[in-house]
Amino acid sequence: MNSLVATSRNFRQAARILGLDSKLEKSLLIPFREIKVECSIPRDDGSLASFVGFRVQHDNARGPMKGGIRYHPEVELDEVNALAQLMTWKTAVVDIPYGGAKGGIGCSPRDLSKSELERLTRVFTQKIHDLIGTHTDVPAPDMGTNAQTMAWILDEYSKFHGHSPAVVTGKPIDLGGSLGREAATGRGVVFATDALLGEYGKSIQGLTFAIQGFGNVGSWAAKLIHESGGKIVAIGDVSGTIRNRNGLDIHQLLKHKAEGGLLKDFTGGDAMDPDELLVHECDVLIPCALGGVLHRENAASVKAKYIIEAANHPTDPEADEILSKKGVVVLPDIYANAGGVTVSYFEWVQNIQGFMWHEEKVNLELQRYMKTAFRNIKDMCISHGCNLRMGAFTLGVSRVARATLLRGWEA
Ligand SMILES: NC(=O)C1=CN([C@@H]2O[C@H](COP(=O)(O)OP(=O)(O)OC[C@H]3O[C@@H](n4cnc5c(N)ncnc54)[C@H](O)[C@@H]3O)[C@@H](O)[C@H]2O)C=CC1
Ligand SMILES: O=C(O)CCC(=O)C(=O)O
Repeated sequence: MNSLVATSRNFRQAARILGLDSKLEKSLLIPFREIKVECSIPRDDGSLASFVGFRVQHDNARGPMKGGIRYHPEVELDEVNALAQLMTWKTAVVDIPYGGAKGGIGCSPRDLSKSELERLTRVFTQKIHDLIGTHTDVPAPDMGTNAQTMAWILDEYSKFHGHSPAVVTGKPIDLGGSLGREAATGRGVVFATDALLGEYGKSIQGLTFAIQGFGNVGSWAAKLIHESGGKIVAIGDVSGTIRNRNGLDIHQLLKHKAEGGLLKDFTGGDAMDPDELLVHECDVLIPCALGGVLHRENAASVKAKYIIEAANHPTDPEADEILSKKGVVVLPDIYANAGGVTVSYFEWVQNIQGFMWHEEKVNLELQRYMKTAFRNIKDMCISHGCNLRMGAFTLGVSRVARATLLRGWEA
């Protein structure tokens, strides 16, 4: 199912549960602004390459719009729109003073050199610099981008507007990035997993995990789960998928990757069919890569009892229904992966205050926000008799709706 159709369907269901006025519902759904820009750069060999870049600013009722920038060949407007909408509900779920946005460029970063990526990022920034800003829209990393990408955006933006560290988050520490931001999404996933398992009298220790994706989110989630005594029995990335029924040694896998090895070549596990990963025997499945990977064709075969949505919208609504009938508990993306944007908020606050926090403070505050949000979601589930996805959606949508109504409509 198209990601925008899927996300809007979840939103509409939440609006119905909340009894939102239909005009307010329509206004919350339509994005504030959609930006589409052409980005042409000279390749290293002198030839011209053209790409399309997007920034969708979905809603700003609760504060500046906030969300990552993705570099991936499948980036297109509907997808960016869906991801921007998810950011609006996500920032409200964890109750940080932001709205939602998302951006991206349709490109394959692995096929571009570092200097080509720098030129592309700078051209994209030149095209959107007037529409982003510390108090309007604050980008961050997502799939295919990282702290270096944010450093280029900061530098290019600052040429037009003066030194502006708070215009992006997820920056290198030397440019005003926050300690703990790089690990934050994965760490938040682990706090969220702990909160969910605690409800069932379980803990990470001794459970088995399958993880799709070993980039920023997947590698940090895997490391922290491994260190908490969880057994990661299968893990995959774009290069391939490996398994080990006794548990993969994640520290050795990280070392292998840091030395330039491909995940698929790690000798501490056996190669397996990547399509089998999502239906592998395990207690907890954590998708940490692309959206839409759980759908009506594979949902019935999922063996995990819990799914933690570290990726954005990995489960399509048809799969949601199938999983729910099977009794699989799904912890939704707008809560499970909110650790990244929460620490982005701490980074922004530190930049504005000009005062750097200790990493322990960042991690403790992150844990507090994740715990509070989980309790708030559970309260919504109890009040409305709904599952965790609708608990999170009704929580996020109700907060944005209240802010919108309080601000009023007068022109
Ligand atoms: N970076 C962040 O702070 C946040 C990221 N997310 C979401 O988490 C997910 C992952 O993001 P990052 O880790 O930042 O991206 P990344 O670019 O660092 O890593 C992506 C990973 O997915 C793997 N991958 C790509 N295509 C795949 C395929 N077809 N099959 C299996 N693996 C595949 C890549 O090999 C890589 O290991 C995305 O859905 C993103 O939107 C959500 C919240 C915050
Ligand atoms: O850190 C941020 O501002 C946004 C991270 C993001 O793109 C996401 O949560 O999906």
